[in-house]
Amino acid sequence: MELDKMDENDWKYHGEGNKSLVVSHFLAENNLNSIKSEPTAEQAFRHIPNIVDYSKYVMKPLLGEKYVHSGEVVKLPLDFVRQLSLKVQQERPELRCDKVMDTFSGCGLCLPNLTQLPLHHLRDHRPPICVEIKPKCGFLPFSRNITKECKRKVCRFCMHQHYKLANGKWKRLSRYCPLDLFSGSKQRMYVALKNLLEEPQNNLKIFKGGELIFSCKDDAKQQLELNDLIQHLRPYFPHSNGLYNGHQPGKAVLNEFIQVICSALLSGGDSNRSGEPRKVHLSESKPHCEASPFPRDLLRNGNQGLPKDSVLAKILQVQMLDNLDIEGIYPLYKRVEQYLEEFPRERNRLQIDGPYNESFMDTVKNCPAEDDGSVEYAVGKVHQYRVAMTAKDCSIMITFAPCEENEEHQLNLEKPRFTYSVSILDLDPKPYEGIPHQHKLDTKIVNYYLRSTQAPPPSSLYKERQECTLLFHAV
Ligand SMILES: O=P(O)(O)O[C@@H]1[C@@H](OP(=O)(O)O)[C@H](OP(=O)(O)O)[C@H](O)[C@H](OP(=O)(O)O)[C@H]1OP(=O)(O)O
Ligand SMILES: Nc1ncnc2c1ncn2[C@@H]1O[C@H](COP(=O)(O)OP(=O)(O)OP(=O)(O)O)[C@@H](O)[C@H]1O
Repeated sequence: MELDKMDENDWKYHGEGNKSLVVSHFLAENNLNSIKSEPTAEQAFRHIPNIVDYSKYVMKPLLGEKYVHSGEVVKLPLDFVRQLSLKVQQERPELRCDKVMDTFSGCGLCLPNLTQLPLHHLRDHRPPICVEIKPKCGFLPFSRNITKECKRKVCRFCMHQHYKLANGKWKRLSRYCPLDLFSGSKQRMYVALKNLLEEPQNNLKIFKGGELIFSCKDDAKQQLELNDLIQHLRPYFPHSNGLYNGHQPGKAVLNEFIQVICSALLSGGDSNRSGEPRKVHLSESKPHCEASPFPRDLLRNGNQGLPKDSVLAKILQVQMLDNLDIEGIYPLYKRVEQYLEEFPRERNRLQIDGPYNESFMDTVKNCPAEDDGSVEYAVGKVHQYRVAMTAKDCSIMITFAPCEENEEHQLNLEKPRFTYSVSILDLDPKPYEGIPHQHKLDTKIVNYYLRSTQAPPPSSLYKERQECTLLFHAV
């Protein structure tokens, strides 16, 4: 990249989240409005390097070298950044426009384009398909600090849906349940993925050749319905056109598509002597969420464990570093706060705001199991909680393209054959200051869920629920 010759017209708006605006090829412009107070110049300049360090020294060792791309900090000419921000403004979804792009630090993050595959895989005329899933928290909390029994039965995502609907974040309830996706059971994963396709919200995006072709309405300029998605996918699954006696070929295409995603999510495990991937059962809690639409009578074999090195097992393992739940973390946060009030200079030694280096990682790994009343224990647990929060909010990118026989990294499917890559993105550190907000939000979600499920629901909610039950239509 020749920095002095950078022209905003060579760059294209790609998408954005709450904090990052992404332009191809790929420069993630950090959005400093997500820092609660006005950032100081020091904060602005440290922000992107902090993200890279956190990814490199904390998340990569925990999630695995092969899944994490930490990227590089790049210094950009301010004029280029200002012009770029004007250029992309009209393409930004309305719901993100309250955030202003950082046009003064001149810092950007350069990452590989994860919606594409390395060039040598592109011998086929069909461009790669990329499926981005934000799976959210895949286990029920098991901490003894939990005060509301429903948290042990219904997962956070399913409870949060009711609150999001009431607040107008989404118009329809999603029937996706993360516990089904993380179950390792192909049947349950299939149902979870089907429900994501029916109501993607911000949990599913699909790209073809790097272009967004399927996502929630607010993100896509032109929303594609499932039928349009099927038309896009048809050339990748040519033999399924003849399945189902020609009655429901679209359903067969989606069926195969979901199976490819499942295989990628379960790939990467060791093999034991029988050739089967070694499975791990990570959850100490109940493995099923009572709000999931998966039929209870089919649950008997519904939690088969995840292959040890699969992307889902890696993410779940890190999510489960939150073993005290926010209800157990909040008092420890207050212990740290009290200590810092007395000894403000200790903030640096305790690495409250970083640096995110090996020593931070040591604290995360070696935090004692029992509370000895010390501030060190409290800081260790708070660090672990923040790391777990990152894993609860990250996304998985599965990119696949048709491949020739004998190519490496093939998904083990009868036919067709795909070459693929699996990565994890959005691994930013979650701020220490966010803990009181998390505590309040947890209470609000649980109370709202209890109120809305115990009282007879308003008729409009019922209506929404029926309306969101879509079927895969034949095309
Ligand atoms: O709290 P949650 O579970 O709603 O997660 C937030 C996400 O909402 P979601 O529930 O996925 O729709 C939220 O996603 P959206 O911006 O709403 O798409 C962010 O990812 C937010 O992270 P941050 O504050 O920007 O670092 C996320 O906040 P964190 O809790 O991860 O800090
Ligand atoms: N390396 C990449 N390759 C391709 N697409 C990317 C890449 N990084 C980010 N994106 C796209 O940009 C979007 C926003 O990026 P990202 O999730 O990192 O932003 P964020 O603001 O941290 O999100 P969140 O709101 O979840 O906190 C992603 O959902 C993804 O579609």
